[in-house]
Amino acid sequence: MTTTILKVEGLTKTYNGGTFALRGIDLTVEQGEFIAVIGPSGAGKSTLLRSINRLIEPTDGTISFLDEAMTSRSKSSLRRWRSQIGMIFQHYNLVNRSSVLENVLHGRLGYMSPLAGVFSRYSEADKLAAIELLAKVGLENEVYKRADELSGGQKQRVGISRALMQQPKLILADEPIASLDPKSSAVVMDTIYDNCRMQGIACLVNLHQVDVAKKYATRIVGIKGGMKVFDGTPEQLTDEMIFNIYEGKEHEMHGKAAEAV
Ligand SMILES: Nc1ncnc2c1ncn2[C@@H]1O[C@H](COP(=O)(O)OP(=O)(O)OP(=O)(O)O)[C@@H](O)[C@H]1O
Repeated sequence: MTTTILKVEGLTKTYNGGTFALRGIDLTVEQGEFIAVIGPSGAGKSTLLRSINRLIEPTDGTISFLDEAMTSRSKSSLRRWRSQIGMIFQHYNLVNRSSVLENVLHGRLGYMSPLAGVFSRYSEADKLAAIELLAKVGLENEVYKRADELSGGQKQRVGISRALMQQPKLILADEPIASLDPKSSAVVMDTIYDNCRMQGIACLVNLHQVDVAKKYATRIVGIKGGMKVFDGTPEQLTDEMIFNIYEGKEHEMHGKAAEAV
C-alpha cells in the first residue's frame, strides 16, 4: 500500500502586480516517488515548490501533507511541517562563515527548542549522524572547513546532507544543478536520487534539462504558463509533448549539465 505524502489541489498564486504564476495546479505525491518538474523559464516551477512549504503564500487552493491540511498560519504548525520537508536550493543557501558540519546540523533546528538552537546545542548523536552523512556524500575531509571554501558541487552536497539531516518525508529541490558544471551535476543528481530511493523519501525536483529529468524521474510533471500540461512517466513524455511544453523556448530544454548526467 502506498502512502500519500502530499496532495495539492487547485493551487493558485497571483503575485502582487498581477502575474498569474500558478493557475489551479493539482498534484499528488506518493511515498518514494521521484518527480521531475520541467517547463520553460517563468512557467511557475519555483513558485510551485515554494508554495508547498509556504515560503510563498498561495493565493488559493489547498495543500495537505501526510493527510493533514497545511492551512494554519501559526508559526508552530509551519515549523512542524517544514521540519519534515527538506529543501535544496540552486544557490545552496549555506551559512558561508560556518563550518560544513554546522551547516548540516542546521537540518536539526526544526526539531530543537529555539533556545537550544540559538546556542547550537546539538546532541552527540546528531553530530555523529551529520559526520556520517558527510562521509556518505564524499565530504569526510571537508567536515571542519568553512562552507565558503568548497566548490559549488561540494556546497550542494552539503545542502543535500542538511536536507537529509531533517529525516524528511519529502524533499523539494529547486534547480539543484542549474549552477553546476556537467560533472558536478551528475554527482549531485546521483546523490539526491540514491538517498531518496534508499530511504523512501519522496522528491520533487525542478529541472530545466529534459534529458536529466528523463534519466532520473519515476514521473515527470510539465508546467507551462502556471498550468500542469503533462503528468506521466518518462516514457510517456514524447518529443511532441516536450515541444508543446517548451513551445517558443526550445533552447531552454538543454542545460549545460545535461551533457554529462
Ligand atoms: N516575487 C515575485 N514577484 C512577482 N512576480 C514573480 C515573483 N516571483 C516570480 N514571479 C513571476 O511568476 C512567474 C513564475 O515564476 P517562477 O520563478 O515560479 O518560474 P520558474 O518556472 O521557476 O522559472 P525559472 O525556471 O526561470 O526559475 C514568472 O512570470 C515570474 O516572473
